Amino acid sequence: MSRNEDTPRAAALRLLTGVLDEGRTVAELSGPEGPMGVLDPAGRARAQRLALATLRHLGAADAILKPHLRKAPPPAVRAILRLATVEMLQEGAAPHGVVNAAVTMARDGRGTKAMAGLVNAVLRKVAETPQHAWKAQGPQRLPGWLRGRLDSACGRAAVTGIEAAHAAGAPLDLTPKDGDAVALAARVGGVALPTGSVRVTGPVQVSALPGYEAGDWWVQDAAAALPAKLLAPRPGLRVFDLCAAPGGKTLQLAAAGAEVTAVDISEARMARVEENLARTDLSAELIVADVLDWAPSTPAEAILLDAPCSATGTVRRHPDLPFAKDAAGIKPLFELQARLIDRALAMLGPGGRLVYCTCSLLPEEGEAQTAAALDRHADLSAIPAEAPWIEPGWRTDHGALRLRPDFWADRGGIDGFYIAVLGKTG
Ligand SMILES: C[S@@+](CC[C@H](N)C(=O)[O-])C[C@H]1O[C@@H](n2cnc3c(N)ncnc32)[C@H](O)[C@@H]1O
Repeated sequence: MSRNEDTPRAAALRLLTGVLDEGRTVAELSGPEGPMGVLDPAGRARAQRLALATLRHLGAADAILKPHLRKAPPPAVRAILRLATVEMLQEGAAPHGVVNAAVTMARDGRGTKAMAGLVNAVLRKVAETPQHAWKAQGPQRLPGWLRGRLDSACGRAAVTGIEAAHAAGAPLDLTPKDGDAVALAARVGGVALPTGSVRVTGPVQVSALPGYEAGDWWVQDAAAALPAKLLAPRPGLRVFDLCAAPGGKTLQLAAAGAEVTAVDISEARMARVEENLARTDLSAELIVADVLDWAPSTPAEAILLDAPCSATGTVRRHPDLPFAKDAAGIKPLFELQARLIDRALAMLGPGGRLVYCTCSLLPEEGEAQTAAALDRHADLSAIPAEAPWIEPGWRTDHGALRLRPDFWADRGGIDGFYIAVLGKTG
């Protein structure tokens, strides 16, 4: 019998407080020493799902809890109440078990013991909430630091659409190794998207899908698959994949037959590129290095730079990000992105192409980076992105693409991304 603090619910609670009180991401909290370290894979999946659902519906949970609380409870108690509210009203868990577990967590918790009675009383009332009242709660609002920025970048209507897309979550997208999305869709029971990805909806165990063991596909959001496509890799093309881990784009480039050198600063993350290449039986040269210091012996014909960024385009999958990050934390990335672009251009041969991308919604990490790079480098030009699947609303200045989570709403959305194709003359 596991101890109470070893249950998925207790782990979910610690994930929640880790994000909200300590500003850490779920990914940062997912190591062996983290709250989920003692759980089996199914328990980890459950803990993570519950914590992420709570973050996705935090505002709704607070609105439901408010009338039942005379004053704001201490953060540790509030976390227990929020988690249980979402588990009952969003996840549809049986109230009896949820309330009992929440009361036990309160009794066992440091500083929450005296409030176990309040937790019990409040959650019993929350359990009576009709589904229509829960459903009537609007989507989770982005925190002010991000909402304000997006308001100025794309307007209030777009922000509302983005928040609705965040609340809806994200489907599972796969990239077929052989490029045959129609065949893969039939095999896994998914839908072939116009961009060449395959979308699978509903709960699914990734490793149980046909073709996983054989490495016939890999998980990659439909937007994240576009930069490598726009690089137009071909057999023998000498490509540097800079900031490559965990390697979704490396796999695409290698599958197209390009001669890929993948560089990433993180040894641990590069180990995942190695695993992914092994599973898919693809090859690339892997180099663990800081791109700012790495000096290749010969220049590349094409470079893909997927720069570290705020990842604000991936909130559908990572609802913890807006809570764990803030404006001050991401600002240093803007300068790093500019330096990485300059460094990439120094490694690019004459006539070569640089695809610069970020999974960010912020213009500072996308449109503004391209504009500034064009100003800094007289030998750089913008090449309008060309592909039959590009929709007119995706295009931005310089022929680059701006993807937002509220796009493709009828298809299940798409991650936010910025992708620019740049050419070096000379
Ligand atoms: C957005 S992720 C890349 C995702 C990857 N391209 C893919 O498709 O799977 C950014 C990566 O940049 C790496 N990184 C950050 N700073 C770096 C630097 N100075 N040099 C090399 N890699 C860096 C991080 O370790 C991280 O793996």
